[in-house]
Amino acid sequence: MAILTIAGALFEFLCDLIYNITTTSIHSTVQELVFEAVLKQELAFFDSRKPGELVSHITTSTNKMSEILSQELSYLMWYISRFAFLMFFMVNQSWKMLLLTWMGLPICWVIAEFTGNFQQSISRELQNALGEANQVATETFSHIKTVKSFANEDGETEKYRCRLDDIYRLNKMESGAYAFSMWSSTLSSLAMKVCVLYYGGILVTRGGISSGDLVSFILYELQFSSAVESVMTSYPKVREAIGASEKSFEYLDRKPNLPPDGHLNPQHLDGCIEFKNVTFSYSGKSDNLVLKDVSFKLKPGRITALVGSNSTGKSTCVKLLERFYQPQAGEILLDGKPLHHYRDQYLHEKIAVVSQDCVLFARPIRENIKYGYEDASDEEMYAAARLAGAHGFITKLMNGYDTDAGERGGQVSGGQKQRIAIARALIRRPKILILDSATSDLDSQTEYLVTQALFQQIHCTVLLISRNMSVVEKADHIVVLGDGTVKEEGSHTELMAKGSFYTELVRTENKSFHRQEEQE
Ligand SMILES: Nc1ncnc2c1ncn2[C@@H]1O[C@H](COP(=O)(O)OP(=O)(O)OP(=O)(O)O)[C@@H](O)[C@H]1O
Repeated sequence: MAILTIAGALFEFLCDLIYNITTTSIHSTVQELVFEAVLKQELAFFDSRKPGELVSHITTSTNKMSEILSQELSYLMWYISRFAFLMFFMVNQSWKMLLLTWMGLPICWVIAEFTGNFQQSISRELQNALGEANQVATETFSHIKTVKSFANEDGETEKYRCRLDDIYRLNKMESGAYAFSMWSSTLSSLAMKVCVLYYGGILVTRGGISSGDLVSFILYELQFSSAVESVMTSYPKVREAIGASEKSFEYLDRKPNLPPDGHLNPQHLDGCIEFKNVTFSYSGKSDNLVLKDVSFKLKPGRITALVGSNSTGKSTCVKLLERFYQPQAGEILLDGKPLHHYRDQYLHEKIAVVSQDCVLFARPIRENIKYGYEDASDEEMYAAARLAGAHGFITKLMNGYDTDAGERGGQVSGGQKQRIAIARALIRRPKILILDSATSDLDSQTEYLVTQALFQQIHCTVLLISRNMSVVEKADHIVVLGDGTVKEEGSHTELMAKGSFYTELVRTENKSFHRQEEQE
C-alpha cells in the first residue's frame, strides 16, 4: 500500500504536469493559429466584422476553450478509463446487476446530451455577446476624444450596460442548465443505486448471489455511479468549450477569398500600370458598381493625377492596386503582366501608399518610419524624412526620432503625421508611389514644398489623388473620374483647353466658400 501510494502520488504529479504543460501549449498554439488565420483573410472579411469582436473571439473564446478543456477533458478521460476497470470487476460479481446498471445509462446519456446541446448553443451566443461588449469598449476607448467632445460618456456606458445585460441573461441560462445537469446527474445516479439495491436484494433472497457479492457489487456501483455523475457534469462543460471555440475554428477553416499568391518576383520593374476595362463593386453584385469599365495608364517615372468629385471611386482604384479587392471584370497590369501574377510581398515592397487617414503606431517615430523595413540605416531614414519635409520638426521634438508618436499617432499633429507617413513610404524606395490625399492636412506653403521636393527628387511612377488643383496641375497626366467611369484624360493644358469636366472641377475646387455663398 505504501509503495502504491508513493508511486500513485508520483504518477499523479507527472500526469498533472504533462497534462497542464500540454494544454497550455495547445492554448498558445491555437491562439497563434487563429490570429494568423484571421490576418490572412481578405479585406472584405474585415469590412463585415468589427475589430473588438475579432479580438474577443481570438482571446476570450480560446481562453474559455482551454480553461474548460484543461479541467473537464482530463476528468472525462479519467472517469471513462475508470468505467472500463469498474466494468471488468462488476461483470465478475454479477452480470445481471451490471445489465441493470447499464439499462440506466441511456437515460443518463440523453440528459447529458440534452444539457450539452443547450450549453453549446448558449456558449456560442455568449461568445458573440462578449464580442459585442468588447467591441463597444474598444470603439469607445479608441475614439475617446470624440466621446468626450460630445459628452457622450453616459450614452456609451448605457450601450455597454445593454451588452452586459445580454451577457448576464445568457450566463443565467447557462447557470440554470448547469444546475439542471448537476441535479439530474445526482438524481439519476441515486435512482441507479436504488434499483441495483432493490434488484440485488431480490437476487440474494432467491439465492442468485451471495450477500458478500451484493456488498462488493454495491461498493463498485457506488464508484460507478459517482463516475457517471462526473461524466454527466463534465460532458456538458466540454460541449460548452466546443460552443466557445466554434468561431475560432470557423476562422481557422476559412479559406481567404483571394486568388493564389503569384510567382513573379522580377529584379527589374519599370512601374508601368494599366487599368484595363476594370469593373468593380464592393458587394460583388452588378447593380452596385463603383467602377465601370475603367481604363487608364500610369506611365513609368511619370506623375499621374486621379481627380473627381467625392465618391467617384478614386480610393477604390488604389485599393485595387494594392490587391485588397479583386475586380469583377477587366484586369490591372503591371509592366504588362496581370497584377495577381506577382508575389504579394513583392507588390507591397514595390508599391507604397500614403493615404489621408494614415495610421501611426504607438511607437517611437524612428520605428514608425522604418516600419516593415527595419534593416534601413539611420541615414536612409533621415533622407526619407528630409524628402517628406519631416526631418526639421522631428529634430525639434524633445526626443527627436525617439519621440513616441502616441496611440494612432495622437501625440503629433495631423500634418506631422502625414509627413511621417510619407517618409515611411519613401524609405522603401518604391517603384510606384501612391499619394491618396496624402498632403491634405498640410498648410499650402508646406504642401507646396513637400510636393515640389517629391516631384523633383523621386524617380518613380506616382499616382496622385488630391483636391488641391494647383498640385494636380503639376502632374504629367490627369485622369478625370466621374460616376465610376473615366470622363476625360490629358495634361492640365489639354484638359483646360477642352473646357469640359476638368475645367468645371478646377472651377468648383478653386471657387472660394464665400464666393459660393454670394452666388447662392
Ligand atoms: N469598404 C467599402 N465597402 C463598401 N463600399 C465602399 C467601401 N469603400 C468605399 N465604398 C463606396 O465606394 C464608393 C467610392 O468610394 P471611394 O472611397 O473610392 O471614393 P473617392 O472618390 O475616393 O471619394 P473621396 O473623394 O470622398 O475620398 C463610395 O460610394 C463608397 O461608399
